Amino acid sequence: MAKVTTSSLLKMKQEGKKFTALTAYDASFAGAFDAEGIEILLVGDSLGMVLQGNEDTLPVTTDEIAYHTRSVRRGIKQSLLIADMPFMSYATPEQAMHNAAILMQAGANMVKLEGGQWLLQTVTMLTERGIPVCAHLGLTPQSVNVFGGFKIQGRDEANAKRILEEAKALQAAGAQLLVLECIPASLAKTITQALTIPVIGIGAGADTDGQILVMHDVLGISSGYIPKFSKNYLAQTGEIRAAVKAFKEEVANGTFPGKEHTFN
Ligand SMILES: Nc1nc(=O)c2c([nH]1)NC[C@@H]1CN(c3ccc(C(=O)N[C@@H](CCC(=O)O)C(=O)O)cc3)CN21
Ligand SMILES: CC(C)C(=O)C(=O)O
Ligand SMILES: [Mg+2]
Repeated sequence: MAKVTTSSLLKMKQEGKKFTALTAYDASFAGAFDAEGIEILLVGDSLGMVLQGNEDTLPVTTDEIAYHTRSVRRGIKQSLLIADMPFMSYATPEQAMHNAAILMQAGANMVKLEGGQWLLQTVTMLTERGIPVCAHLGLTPQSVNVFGGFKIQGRDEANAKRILEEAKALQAAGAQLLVLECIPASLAKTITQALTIPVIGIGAGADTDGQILVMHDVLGISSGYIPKFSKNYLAQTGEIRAAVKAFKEEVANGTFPGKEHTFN
């Protein structure tokens, strides 16, 4: 596999080839995922939950994401490396530019931000200054206290329409990738077809251009509850590299996510 770039992902979308993404937080797992051809590795703020044991992602800091980004970078040969911007690290465009620079200098190829309309100017400013942006809509976990829990988004007509319009506006503002989390499959399909940029789904059905899961869920070691949209691939394979290979294969051939992993 050659180096993964935003252009190679765009080409995969255009050719109808599904790509695979996983979270990674250290060099060893990143090296294994990269060697299995996982196109995108995300240093997710989910680390606040799966590494640190918090109940949500809000306690995570930019320095913590930067620390893990440096480690993951050392494990990568080809995968595209995205770093999550933590809660309140991009509340203003100025804060976003300052903190995104820290993550890019730690080795990220792109930063990911949660939000829609309010982020448009920030997305444009980052992109114009050389920082590629992945947008994130739907169940944006940093807003868990506004949502009143980790709840599916976009089930009613008004919110579905708003999410679609925000996706189009983020693309127009310069976003080069989009994550859709926990929305009905039909809405995710509509958005994926409406956009030219690649769309990555998690709990968003089978019709997005790529799929992402939290590595701990794929390897069956999440503390406590595994979300309905995730799948433990270690159970069926018994070996980490084989589990990652199986996840990539099932995404590529369209068998993951199945109906049991999908919201209507
Ligand atoms: N281990 C892990 N996996 C994840 O996918 C994940 C994290 N951690 N941490 C950050 C966010 C939080 N995420 C979550 C967490 C819980 C649900 C959840 O409980 N979902 C319910 C749906 C609730 C409803 O019906 O509205 C489910 O049944 O899956 C969803 C996303 C996704 N991300
Ligand atoms: C679940 C993915 C999309 C994420 O944002 C994270 O791991 O933090
Ligand atoms: Mg995140």
